[in-house]
Amino acid sequence: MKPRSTGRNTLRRLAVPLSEVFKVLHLKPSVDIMPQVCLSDVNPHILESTCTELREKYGQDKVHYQVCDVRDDAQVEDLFSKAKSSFSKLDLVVNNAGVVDEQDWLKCIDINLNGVIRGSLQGIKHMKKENGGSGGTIVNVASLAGVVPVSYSPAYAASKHGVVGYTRSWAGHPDMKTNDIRFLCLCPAFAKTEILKTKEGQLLGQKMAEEFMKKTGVMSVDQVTQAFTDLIETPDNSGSVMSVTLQGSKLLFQV
Ligand SMILES: NC(=O)C1=CN([C@@H]2O[C@H](COP(=O)(O)OP(=O)(O)OC[C@H]3O[C@@H](n4cnc5c(N)ncnc54)[C@H](O)[C@@H]3O)[C@@H](O)[C@H]2O)C=CC1
Ligand SMILES: CCCCC/C=C\C=C\C(=O)C/C=C\C/C=C\CCCC(=O)O
Repeated sequence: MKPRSTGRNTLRRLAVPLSEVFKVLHLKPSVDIMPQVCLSDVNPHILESTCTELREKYGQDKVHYQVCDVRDDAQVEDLFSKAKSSFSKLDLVVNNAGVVDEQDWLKCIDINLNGVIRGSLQGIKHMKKENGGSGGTIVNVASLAGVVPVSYSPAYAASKHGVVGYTRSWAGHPDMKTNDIRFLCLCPAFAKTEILKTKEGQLLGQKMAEEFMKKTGVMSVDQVTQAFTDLIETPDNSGSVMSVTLQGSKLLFQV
């Protein structure tokens, strides 16, 4: 079964109900299936409490987790090789970690852009046929800040522009077609999550940010999760970059 050509079947090979996986990623599913998942975050408390809850509900074997700092090559490599050996193959990788920090902008770039690159390269490696994989889907979470200028957080915007360009570039690579590896990118506007509690010192102008937010509005997580689900359920759409705003979802690029 080829994930990119079968639409909904893409999800059938995953192993815990996506509703639960997506809750953690602030995402929401439209199908009820039982994928096996490996969740990861740099924060062990968030990770452990979520996974304990999921394991009680779906069984120990369905939910794997591993603390990982996406800034660390060795940790990312180890995460993927453990996931691959537990599951035997990877069908879906979601590179979702992100922060806003204009003060420590190197950290911001290292998490938001380099972290996505590290996760994508590992995803490609393990999905490639020559390494025993059989293709799959890699979703990189960017932001609307990846396609419009954002004056209160230029480094964040640069990192997210990078994610959009990186994702589109891989999508057009002939090896991805040969290996049935699909690259997708999601660009949400403001959504009600912890990141909106970013401290004043990490922004270049709290007031400016508040004004942007007031003008643009804040979406529910459900709206973003629905867009995510639509994106991954659409067949043959590698290279798609989708924006999500209060007005709805829009396909910005198709490679
Ligand atoms: N909520 C929003 O308004 C929007 C969020 N996004 C993006 O969505 C993604 C998810 O963010 P949210 O759920 O909104 O915020 P969040 O703050 O709830 O989630 C971000 C997660 O990334 C983790 N993280 C931070 N540094 C890490 C590292 N070095 N290694 C591994 N994990 C790390 C955090 O512990 C946290 O759990 C981010 O990439 C963010 O930039 C994009 C557009 C809008
Ligand atoms: C007041 C505190 C704000 C903190 C902001 C923190 C995180 C934001 C993350 C985002 O990715 C926000 C997403 C989109 C913003 C980018 C552009 C909005 C402008 C839209 C427009 O041009 O109309």
